[in-house]
Amino acid sequence: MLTVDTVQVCYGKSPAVQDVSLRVAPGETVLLLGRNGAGKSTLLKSIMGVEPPCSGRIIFQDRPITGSSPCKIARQGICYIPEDRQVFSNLLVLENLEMGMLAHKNRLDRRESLERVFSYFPRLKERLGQQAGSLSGGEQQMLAIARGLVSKPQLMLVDEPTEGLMPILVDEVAGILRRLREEGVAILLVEQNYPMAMSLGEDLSVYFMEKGRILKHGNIKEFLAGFDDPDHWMKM
Ligand SMILES: Nc1ncnc2c1ncn2[C@@H]1O[C@H](COP(=O)(O)OP(=O)(O)OP(=O)(O)O)[C@@H](O)[C@H]1O
Repeated sequence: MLTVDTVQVCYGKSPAVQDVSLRVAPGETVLLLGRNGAGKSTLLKSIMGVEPPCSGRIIFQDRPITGSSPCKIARQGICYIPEDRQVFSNLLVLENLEMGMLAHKNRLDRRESLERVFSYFPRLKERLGQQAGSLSGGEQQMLAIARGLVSKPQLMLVDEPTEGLMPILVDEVAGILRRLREEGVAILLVEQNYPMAMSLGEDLSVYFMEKGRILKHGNIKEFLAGFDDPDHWMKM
């Protein structure tokens, strides 16, 4: 479904992502691990067209999307949920969700999308008329995911969705990601909380990035079993 082929992304002259290749199959959840500054967010941004690659190719459903605009890429079925929960604080919750549905052609489409999202996030339904900026941090994170989901994506790029959340909300996010997976939505997930990632499935494919490159690729269970203390290793 998604092929990233020897992609390089630069900020000015410094490469933040170098020679990165990876694949996500339809309905698959793929995990991107790596320490701070490894280039994970930059890679997601390059797939979404926010930071276009300076070389390499990105192919989504057999079509090249390298260098396409974020709008065009979104219309093809990819959504991006950035790590800093960029909700529109001055807009209402409903208005935020409507921003995710701009490509929907008719009212029925919109209503169906909203109903689906409310089945994932019942609490948001109770807060539709509330300003997004007045939601709690956890609720804003849910809104950010919900706004991606209303666009009916086939692939979600999700950047550290559990960062700063308390354990009960981490479990909730994990539950949402598991359900998305069951429903056949492909996910490329950046997540430092590897026990949470393990809870998504022991067969998860994982790519480990360091200094802009993919250093290792494998199955998460085997991958983490190779380390006596993954916590220490992640922080090194
Ligand atoms: N807008 C930018 N301009 C210049 N350099 C940037 C920019 N954004 C990121 N970088 C640099 O690119 C490198 C990769 O950053 P990136 O945010 O992709 O890493 P990351 O693996 O997602 O890290 P984290 O886990 O801390 O979010 C870092 O050295 C960072 O300082």
